[in-house]
Amino acid sequence: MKYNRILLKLSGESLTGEKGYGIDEVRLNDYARQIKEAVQMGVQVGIVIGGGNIFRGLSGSQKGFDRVKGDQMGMLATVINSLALSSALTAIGQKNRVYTSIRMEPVGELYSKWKAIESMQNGEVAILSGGTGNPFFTTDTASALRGIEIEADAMFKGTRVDGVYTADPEKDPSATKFDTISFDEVYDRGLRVMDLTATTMCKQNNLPIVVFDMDTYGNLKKVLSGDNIGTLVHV
Ligand SMILES: Nc1ncnc2c1ncn2[C@@H]1O[C@H](COP(=O)(O)OP(=O)(O)OP(=O)(O)O)[C@@H](O)[C@H]1O
Ligand SMILES: O=c1ccn([C@@H]2O[C@H](COP(=O)(O)O)[C@@H](O)[C@H]2O)c(=O)[nH]1
Repeated sequence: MKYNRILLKLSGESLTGEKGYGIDEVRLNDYARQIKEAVQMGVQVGIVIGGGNIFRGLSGSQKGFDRVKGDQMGMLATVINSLALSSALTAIGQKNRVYTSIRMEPVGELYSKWKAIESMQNGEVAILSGGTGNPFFTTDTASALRGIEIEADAMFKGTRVDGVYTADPEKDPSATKFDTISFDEVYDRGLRVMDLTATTMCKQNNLPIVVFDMDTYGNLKKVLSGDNIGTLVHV
């Protein structure tokens, strides 16, 4: 097995599923089942989930919200999504624990690298909520940070596109997909599948990224089994 421990980044926006807003229980349960399968394969799983289905500070500030308060709302949105995922995992018998970047017991335990690693070693999924705890960041950057901290073998960016393309595939239908691409080429081509802060942290700390479509059931297992269905971003 190539991966002993992964940091799985889940898209908040994808959680809306067919609904267009909030949390679609079908999508949530799909994610939970895929994550349970990964643990059953012997992989230690840490998870960061976005909040874009509920609130983003940047969009809020364009509507007149204070940016810092808006970002705090966004970070709380990731806690809501994390609790939903925790509930779905528990319902199918998958042990898990929610950690928060900001103290808010009994909602979750205050995050520490050591507690999160211990959880994963005990077969629990560690759900790392609340982003970095700081405004002006994204959950992609939180994933890079936590992935490096927990010494993950890779960051798995499970999103709604099936890899990194020569251009945004949702805007340019002629874009073509990379099987692998180096961090330097991502910069040189100006590709924005993740924000630059997150990309730079991964590059500097030698954390490879696998971008894949998490919204198709079974894909997480396929990527972990070595199937070439996404894009590997490497140093
Ligand atoms: N070169 C590219 N290759 C692939 N996707 C790209 C590229 N450029 C832009 N994108 C866009 O990036 C998006 C995925 O990243 P993004 O972090 O914005 O969303 P997300 O994974 O849904 O996360 P969240 O909702 O948590 O913020 C895709 O939906 C795609 O449209
Ligand atoms: O470290 C962080 C992480 C997130 N935020 C805020 O939360 C929202 C939701 O996260 P997405 O990555 O966009 O899904 C984000 O837009 C920020 O407003 C943050 O401030 N700090």
